[in-house]
Amino acid sequence: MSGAKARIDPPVAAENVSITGHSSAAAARERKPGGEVLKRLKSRQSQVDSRPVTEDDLRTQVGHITPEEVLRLPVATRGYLCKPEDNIFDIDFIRFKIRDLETGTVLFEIAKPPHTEEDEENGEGDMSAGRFVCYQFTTAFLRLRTVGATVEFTVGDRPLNSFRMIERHYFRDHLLKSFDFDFGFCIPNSRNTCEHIYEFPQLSESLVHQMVEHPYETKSDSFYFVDNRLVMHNKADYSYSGGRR
Ligand SMILES: CCCCCCCCCCCCCC(=O)O
Repeated sequence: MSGAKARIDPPVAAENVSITGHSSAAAARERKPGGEVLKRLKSRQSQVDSRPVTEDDLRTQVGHITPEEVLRLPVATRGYLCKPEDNIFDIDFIRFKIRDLETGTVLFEIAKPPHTEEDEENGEGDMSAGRFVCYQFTTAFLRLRTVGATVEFTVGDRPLNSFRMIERHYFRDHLLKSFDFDFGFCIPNSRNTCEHIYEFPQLSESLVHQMVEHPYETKSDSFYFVDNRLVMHNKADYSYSGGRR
């Protein structure tokens, strides 16, 4: 999630919750006591065209950027591939939680503070705010096998068809893993929750050592698509040195 990162609020009731994933398996859904649905998503195997593209190629091309194109980016982007105002669907991430799925331990949790008129007056209603996040994890995080990232988001007046996130994690010029999650359809003015299941890649000891020794050189690009059109792009940097630096 992007946005204000410093606050953890008590949980609120969700309305639609989903766990999706891909693979051939259908998305798992849990109906909660209040009638809410949690969709749990596994990453699907993306069809990849092996020809690399640069972010400059994509930025200067005519027409919108597609999932197939970002899957060809060999390195993390330096800039953003769309503008905040391209989020014409008013998708707003309001809560984010990461947990170890083997133990259930919550590793990180954040909620966006409610939007106030005062924020607007102070210019804090700026749509470009919060597209970048810096995570500080311990080295033990890299030994995890499966992590669940629960995201809660609201949608504006228009329906979302084929809402999809492609998230690519890199260390320096090396692609660690690309995740591809399909939220599917979201109704207008809904609040939705889904849990993305991240199956960690096998990392060699030497690579783990380098990632720990070089904080913030591990990066991710999160690309969000509606109907195969890029509408949001968020970025994150990661330290795995456990606050040592
Ligand atoms: C080490 C390679 C695989 C890493 C998987 C890390 C899973 C972390 C989930 C959190 C991603 C959040 C991205 C964001 O805030 O935009």
